[in-house]
Amino acid sequence: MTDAHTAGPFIAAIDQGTTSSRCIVFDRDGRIVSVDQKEHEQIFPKPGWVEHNANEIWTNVQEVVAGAVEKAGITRDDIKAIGITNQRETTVLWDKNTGEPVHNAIVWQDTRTDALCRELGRNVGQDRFRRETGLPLASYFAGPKARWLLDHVDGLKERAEAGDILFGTMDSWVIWNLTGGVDGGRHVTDVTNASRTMLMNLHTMQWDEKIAESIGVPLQILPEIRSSAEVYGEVTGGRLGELLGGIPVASALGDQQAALFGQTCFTEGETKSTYGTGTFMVMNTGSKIINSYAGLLTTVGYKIGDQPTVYALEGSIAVTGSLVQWMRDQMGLISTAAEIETLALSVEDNGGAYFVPAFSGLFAPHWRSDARGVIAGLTRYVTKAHLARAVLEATAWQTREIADAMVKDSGDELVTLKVDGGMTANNLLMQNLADVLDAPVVRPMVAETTCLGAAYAAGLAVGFWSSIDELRANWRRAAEWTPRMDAETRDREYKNWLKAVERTMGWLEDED
Ligand SMILES: Nc1ncnc2c1ncn2[C@@H]1O[C@H](COP(=O)(O)OP(=O)(O)O)[C@@H](O)[C@H]1O
Ligand SMILES: O=P(O)(O)OC[C@H](O)CO
Repeated sequence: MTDAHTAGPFIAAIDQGTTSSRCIVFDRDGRIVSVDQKEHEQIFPKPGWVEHNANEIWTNVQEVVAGAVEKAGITRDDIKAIGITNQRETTVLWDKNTGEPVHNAIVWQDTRTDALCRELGRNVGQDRFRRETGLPLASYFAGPKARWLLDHVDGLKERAEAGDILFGTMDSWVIWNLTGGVDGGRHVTDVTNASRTMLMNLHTMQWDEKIAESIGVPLQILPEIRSSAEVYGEVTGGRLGELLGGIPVASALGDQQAALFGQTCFTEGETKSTYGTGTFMVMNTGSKIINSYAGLLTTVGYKIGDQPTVYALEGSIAVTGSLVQWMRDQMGLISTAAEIETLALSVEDNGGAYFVPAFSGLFAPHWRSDARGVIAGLTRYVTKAHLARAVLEATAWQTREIADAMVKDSGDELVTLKVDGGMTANNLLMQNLADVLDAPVVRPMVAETTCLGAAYAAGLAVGFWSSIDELRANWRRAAEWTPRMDAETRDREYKNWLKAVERTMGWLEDED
């Protein structure tokens, strides 16, 4: 409920994430007024495949927006804009005449396009994709997922060619539905989401016709690329139309870019890392498009209205928090995620065990889809408590590998790492992170930086906030961890970690 400290008006932000959708209402100081959240089903049709039901997601989005508005005790007149942030790369195709998805959405973690990516590498070459889109050929990205759907859903290519099919990452799907759906919904995406499709040229910020043709995605199904902060349309029709009709839909950013913005990393060199299902470290590189030679992604950080584009370097780690979930749900070694800390603290160290969770291959900086998970260094001495340590250390070491790559690519030392996300509740992990990075790690008061970033961008678009300097003043430190590990231990442990990483590679062979 609102109180004297949170007088309106407000901005609402929708975070359509991998495991849940949530809506948060923020006040002018960037403080949280209310939150509503709902999980959706994770569909695993085959090993390596992950799908979501896009209709379920849209239903949940409507519910959480209504829920957050109700919990805040506010009405349409109190809300100046709605912003969107979303899990990136997850791909849905739908019929623009009926609004029905043609298939479940294919989720970013899904590896079904591995073979297609290898084929594209052989026929077109890796370098061309990297040069034009900033991305290595990997099953992670949206373009090849769209091609898979066009190849595997009966009659879809013909319907796409006839102009009946629309492509979207989850921002496009949510915005199209929010702004009217079949009755004139806006088919748009923003530059950050477009930069994850492998179809956008980073230099022109438009769809790259030749790349789209080589992947096999017709241009007519693609949304219009817009900035991350501008009014795309108004809430119209349906359940939300009654409740919030007329409110501008005024921002869209991929969730990791939204977190960069919410952490107010507005200066070149500032870096954040978000610890959720996966982990994503993003560094603001200003107006520079830095080609990565060390295994990072070159991507768009944000673009506010007609201001110049801000670029970024990103290190993406597929499995971090989901490894803790796996210990809980598949192994039954803990009953809550938080218990991993208690279990890990019951021993002094990892007992010699190193756990490399290459469940979806290895993302940055290796980009090896043939890798699979290993636990190395096992002896009879190792207990489940040592494994709990190894699980947490896996997140820290994977971050270290990316931090090293960022230093190589950007030439900038990591001064401080701003962190957020569910895993930052784990003190042992955060201390370990500061130790292995040999740099301070800081967490802000508002840990919901993803929604906050989307709210900030929407608020800037409608003049609710006047400038990014006003936003910077809202960032306040809640916790800080400083390095305590001696260099000899750090170097020895890192060497062991890298040895374990090597052992994951080449597990899958070409025909697998
Ligand atoms: N105390 C904890 N220690 C370690 N991992 C945790 C802890 N609490 C939550 N997690 C992990 O964090 C993830 C949830 O974080 P969240 O930021 O909500 O993720 P997402 O936005 O990706 O859904 C889960 O994978 C969970 O296993
Ligand atoms: O929804 P999250 O927080 O797991 O984020 C997923 C990323 O956007 C994938 O690139």
